[in-house]
Amino acid sequence: MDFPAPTLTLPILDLSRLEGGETEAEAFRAELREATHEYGFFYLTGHGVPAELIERVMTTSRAFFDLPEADKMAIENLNSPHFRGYTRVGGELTLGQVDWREQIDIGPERPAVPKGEGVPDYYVLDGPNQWPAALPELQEVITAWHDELSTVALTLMQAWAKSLGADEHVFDEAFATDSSTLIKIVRYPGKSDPEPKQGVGAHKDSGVLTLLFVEPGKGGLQVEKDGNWIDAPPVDGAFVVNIGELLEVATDGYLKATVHRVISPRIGDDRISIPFFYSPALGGTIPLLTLPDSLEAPGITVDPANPIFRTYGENALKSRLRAHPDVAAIHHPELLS
Ligand SMILES: O=C(O)CCC(=O)C(=O)O
Ligand SMILES: [Fe+2]
Repeated sequence: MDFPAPTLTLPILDLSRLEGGETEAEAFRAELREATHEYGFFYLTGHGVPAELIERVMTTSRAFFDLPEADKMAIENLNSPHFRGYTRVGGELTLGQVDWREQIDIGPERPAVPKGEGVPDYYVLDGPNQWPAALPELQEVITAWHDELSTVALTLMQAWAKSLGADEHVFDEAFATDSSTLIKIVRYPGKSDPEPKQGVGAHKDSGVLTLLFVEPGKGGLQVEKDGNWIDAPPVDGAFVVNIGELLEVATDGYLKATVHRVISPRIGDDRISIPFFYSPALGGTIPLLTLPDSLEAPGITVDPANPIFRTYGENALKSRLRAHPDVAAIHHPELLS
């Protein structure tokens, strides 16, 4: 047959092909480029993140959500000028609508930056995390997760660079000394039956790329494709990878930051997921690539309701203020104009 059947599921890519000799590596890079041009999303296997670590992260995440309410509320995000810590169910907005999920937000462990003249607003995002006193292993396991996933993310960036005709290391500097990572541990409680409920509303991710690990067996993630939703249930041992707005910027729209959302599980079920968002330093930008003539870049998405800022801190602050206006109202009313 000349024409393949329409793909109703996201492509599955095997990162270990990069180590399989030049032909395999080249084939991987071509698939990577095509998958993220067409869908902006794919499953990643062969990533080398140990199964035991994945298991520990999942078990510890579940233990976090099982803590008494008081232990979680002790590290509520409303305490944090840096948008870190625990957000109770219903404490977050997407598209102005309440998301039905609870979560902890964990970023790089840094001292807070005093506000002042000449200090960009986005430095409010720097600061210490709030770790749960009742679950000390969370910090240890998340630190290991951070290090493993940062390596995978940089490997992907190098593969993208090469696949787009640029030097393999063109992106390295943006991440080498001072990358910004954000790890969310999210739980979607069962909500409605049979009417679906917004777990997280339709959005694009604001950074460069996202590595998402979803609890096995738990569907609900949907990815927009040509005006339809594709279901993206977890694939055994694989990460879901997607492009953020800054990689769309870097490629002038050749790689797409794709809209996605999560539908809540039914009553009686729940779903844990752990997105890892990878980006340059707050004040950093990502290099703009010059694509080969064979690849036509359509330009970045222009949406007055969602301007894309090239400096990561500005783009990140945009999405934090949108999702957590209650945190901003307490700590940064001047930013809520
Ligand atoms: O939980 C998921 O599967 C996706 C979450 C997500 O898209 C996000 O937090 O940006
Ligand atoms: Fe997302």
